[in-house]
Amino acid sequence: MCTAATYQTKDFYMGRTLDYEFSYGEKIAIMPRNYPLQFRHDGKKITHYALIGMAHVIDDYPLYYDAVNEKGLGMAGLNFVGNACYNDVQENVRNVAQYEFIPWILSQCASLNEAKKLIKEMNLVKTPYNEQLPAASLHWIIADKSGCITVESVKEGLKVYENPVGILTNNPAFDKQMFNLNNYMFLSPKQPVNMFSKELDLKTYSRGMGALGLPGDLSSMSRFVRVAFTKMNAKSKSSEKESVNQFFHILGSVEQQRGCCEVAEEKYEITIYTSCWNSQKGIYYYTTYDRRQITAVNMHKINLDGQQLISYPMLNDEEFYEQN
Ligand SMILES: C[C@H](CCC(=O)NCCS(=O)(=O)O)[C@H]1CC[C@H]2[C@@H]3[C@H](O)C[C@@H]4C[C@H](O)CC[C@]4(C)[C@H]3C[C@H](O)[C@]12C
Repeated sequence: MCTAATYQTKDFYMGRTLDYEFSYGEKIAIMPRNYPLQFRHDGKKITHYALIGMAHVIDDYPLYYDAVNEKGLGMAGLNFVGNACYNDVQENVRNVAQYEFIPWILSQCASLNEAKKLIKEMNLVKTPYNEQLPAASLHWIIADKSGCITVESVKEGLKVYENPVGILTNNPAFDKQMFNLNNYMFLSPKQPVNMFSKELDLKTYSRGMGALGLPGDLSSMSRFVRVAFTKMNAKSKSSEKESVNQFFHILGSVEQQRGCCEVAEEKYEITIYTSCWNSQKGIYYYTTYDRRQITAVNMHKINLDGQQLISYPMLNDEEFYEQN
C-alpha cells in the first residue's frame, strides 16, 4: 500500500509513503537539464526541466517512483493493481511507456495546466523497461501549488480527475475513494454533542471523540479517509521545519509497522520510505523505516545545467542524538 498527499503552508509540499514487502533499491536521483532523455516511442529531449525524486536507477536511467521538477510540479505513482490497463502503441499519437510517464511530464511541463494539456496528447502504453521489469500497475497523482489531479489508465480509457482532497492511495478507483468520503462527513476535530436522543444523558468522556469512526485499519480505502481527515484538519505554522515536520506527521497517520500487514508467510508490507518535497525550493526530504531522522537532498546544490544523472543512496541507518 502507498499513500500520497499534498500540503500547503507558506510553500507547497507533496510526498508519499512507499509501502511494500521488498525494496527494488531506491536512490534519490537528480536529473539535470541537459541529461539526454531518450523516450521509448516519443523521440529525444536534450534540454528539459531538471527534476529530483526517488528512483530505481538502472543503466544510468532513473525509473522514478515520485519526483518534482524545478518549476514546482510534482508527481507520484502508486499501485493500482487489477485496474490499471495500458494500451498498445498506436500511430499518430504520442506513445508514452508507463515507466517514463513521470519524466515525460516533469521534463516538459512547468505547471499543472501544462500537464493537463500534454496528457490529452498521450497514449499510455504497456512497453516494459526490460524483461526483468515488467510494466507496473499504477495510477498517478500530479500537483503543483495551483491544484491536483489523479490520472488512471483503465480499460475504458484514460481518466483524469480533479483531486480536491490532494490524496491518493491504492484501489479502488479514485472516484470511488472520493464517494466513500460521504460516509464520513460527520467526523470532526471538535467534540461531538448529543444528537442521538434527547431522552438520554450522553456525554463526552474523552478528548478526540469527534473523530470516533475514523477507520484505523491499513486497507487502501481506510487509509484514504484517515489521511484525508488528518490532512484537511492539520494546522501548521509556515516555517520550513514546522511545515516539513507536520507533513511527516500527516503521512505518519497511515504508516505501516512491520508485522501488521502480512502479504505471504512471514512477509510483511512496511513503509519503506516516506518522502516530502518542497515544490518551490526543490528540496527532497525523506525518512526510511530504519531511519526516522529526516534527511534532505537539495537539487539546487548541484549544477542543474549538467548532463550526468546524480544519485544519492537512500541513507538507512538511524543515528541517535546523544544528549549526555
Ligand atoms: C511497488 C510500488 C508501489 C507500492 C504500492 O503502491 N504498494 C501498495 C501495495 S497494494 O497495491 O496495496 O497491494 C511501485 C511504485 C513505483 C514502482 C516502480 C516505478 O514505476 C519504476 C519502475 C517501473 C517498471 O515498470 C517496474 C519497476 C519499477 C522500479 C516500479 C516497481 C514498483 O512497481 C514500484 C516501486
